[in-house]
Amino acid sequence: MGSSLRQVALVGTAVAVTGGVAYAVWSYFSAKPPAAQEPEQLRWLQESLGARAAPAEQHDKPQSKQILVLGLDGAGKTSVLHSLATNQVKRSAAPTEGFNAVCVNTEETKMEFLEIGGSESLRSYWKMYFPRVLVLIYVVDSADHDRLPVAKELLHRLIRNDSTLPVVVLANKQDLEGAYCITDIHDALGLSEIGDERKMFLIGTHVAEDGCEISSSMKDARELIAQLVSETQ
Ligand SMILES: Nc1nc2c(ncn2[C@@H]2O[C@H](COP(=O)(O)OP(=O)(O)OP(=O)(O)O)[C@@H](O)[C@H]2O)c(=O)[nH]1
Ligand SMILES: [Mg+2]
Repeated sequence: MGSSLRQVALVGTAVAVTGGVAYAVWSYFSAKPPAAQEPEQLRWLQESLGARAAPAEQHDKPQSKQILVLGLDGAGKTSVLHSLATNQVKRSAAPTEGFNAVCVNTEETKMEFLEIGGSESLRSYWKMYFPRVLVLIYVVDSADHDRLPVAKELLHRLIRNDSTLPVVVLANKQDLEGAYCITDIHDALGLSEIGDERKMFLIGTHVAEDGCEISSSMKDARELIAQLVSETQ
């Protein structure tokens, strides 16, 4: 495994646990592709994504921390976000036709996750929001062996021009029998080819049974993301 990769197990002690995680706000909605949004929704999206690019003095309120969630269609992005927000496994039943915004408040930080659907027609929008976020979460279906090369290509293309953006790769669907293990996912995505300058993590996740409490790896992922955004902003 490349030196740029830090397994979440090693991160356990470094991550400041946020104590009782409180979800004071959980907003979730699904919408049409950004180009088809009402002006009000588009404005919200642009403002909400503006923090990384805009100078701090332009904002009188503390900005929330934006996290972009990308990955191929069906990888499990929406399911992971639902589950992170509610602390309970909740699998998505429908593909995202535009974007989903999910806010998760912990005691220490307010995080805004923005998922853009992974279908081919939506991938052209990924790059549009990419430069303005603090952390990229990239979700892959660990059992979808055939499409891992495409997932790799898209990931490498996305981060090519930003050598410092932290990236958390979630190797999802680890519950499936044919799922590649973390080492195989690491190799299939060519993570060792990605520069050492950025913080890069690879975590195995699954969103298996509806209604159960989320797994410890999902909790680790949430703590790690909270830690990364607090370090980055
Ligand atoms: N077995 C298993 N199924 C999962 C897991 N995560 C998601 N799924 C299922 O995979 C399918 C796709 O999940 P979504 O969360 O909609 O995937 P997505 O990445 O948001 O897809 P798009 O919105 O189309 O880009 C759904 O049927 C989910 O129930 C998982 O960890 N294990
Ligand atoms: Mg989705």
